[in-house]
Amino acid sequence: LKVLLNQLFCRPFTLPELPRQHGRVAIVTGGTRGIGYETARHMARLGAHVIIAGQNEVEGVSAVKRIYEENREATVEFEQLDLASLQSVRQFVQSFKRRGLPLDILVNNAGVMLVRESCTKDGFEHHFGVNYLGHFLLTLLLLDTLKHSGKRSSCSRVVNLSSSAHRAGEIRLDDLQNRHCYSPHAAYCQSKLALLLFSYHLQERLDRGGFPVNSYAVDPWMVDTSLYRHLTLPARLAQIAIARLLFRRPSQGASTVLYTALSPSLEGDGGGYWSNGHLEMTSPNTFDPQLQLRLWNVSCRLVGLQEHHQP
Ligand SMILES: NC(=O)c1ccc[n+]([C@@H]2O[C@H](COP(=O)([O-])OP(=O)(O)OC[C@H]3O[C@@H](n4cnc5c(N)ncnc54)[C@H](O)[C@@H]3O)[C@@H](O)[C@H]2O)c1
Repeated sequence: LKVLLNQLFCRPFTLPELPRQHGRVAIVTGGTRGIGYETARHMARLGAHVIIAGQNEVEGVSAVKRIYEENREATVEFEQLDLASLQSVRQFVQSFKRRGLPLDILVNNAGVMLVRESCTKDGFEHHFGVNYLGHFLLTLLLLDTLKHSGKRSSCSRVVNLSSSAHRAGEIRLDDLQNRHCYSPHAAYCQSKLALLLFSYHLQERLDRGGFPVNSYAVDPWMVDTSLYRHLTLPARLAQIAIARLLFRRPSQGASTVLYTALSPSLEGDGGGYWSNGHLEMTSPNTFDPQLQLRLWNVSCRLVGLQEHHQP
């Protein structure tokens, strides 16, 4: 309740002016709409070369067109990526690497919430597969490029869109797919907790190896987007009614994402969970190194990577 009230009544964070991003390359998953679109749009406005990675080509092309119409100088493109398919993740990375581009910023933004019990193409529960596992594989496959680009300029950054919903999450390593007793709410919370554990553990590994990459987790606050479209009808109507008054706009939701991705003031300061422009505490289970490591190892096995995969 405290978190909810805070979310509803706290003043929105004002994004400080950010430096120009010429020569920097960013990938934003799910950048076709909502928070991801606003993130991509702002980055393109600052001069970054932005790749919107998404599953829906029509939406992607339209997003690129809108950004370009607003700013004819923008370098923005759409690339097909379906996080519900590990093969699609691998193909996306292969085609990105073939181009020999650097990668300075990876925003793991795409997500689904409260979808009915269903599986990804590889048979994983949908929230777990899309919100967490697809991004886990994507990040690890792109890590060498991120490391290389980090050496070339300032630290590269990975930004993972988690949520305050992680606080209600539980990682059941023996039932990650929620098969035992399915609840869309529990599945969403688990996926956001998993992403947070991943974000923390990745930073720890990067620090240990002395790699110039920072990994952040972000709660974008309660934002009025299509994420809520799978709510039950009464809940959806209530959400629409209060959203106008109390939810944030997608551009406001993108502000902490942009801050962690681009702010020079975070340069030497990797990691953490950021919300409304500030570093926030997370639930106690997120700091459990054993849980982080076990989840990492299980995830490696599920996506077909070596357990002690780099870094
Ligand atoms: N809106 C909120 O209140 C809120 C709160 C906390 C966290 N978040 C997180 O912020 C992120 C962005 O959410 P949003 O509110 O902008 O939602 P949104 O529904 O507007 O956007 C989600 C994006 O993810 C993409 N996506 C969904 N499934 C995909 C797949 N299989 N492959 C590739 N892309 C896929 C969609 O196409 C869309 O572009 C999500 O990770 C969400 O969990 C949102």
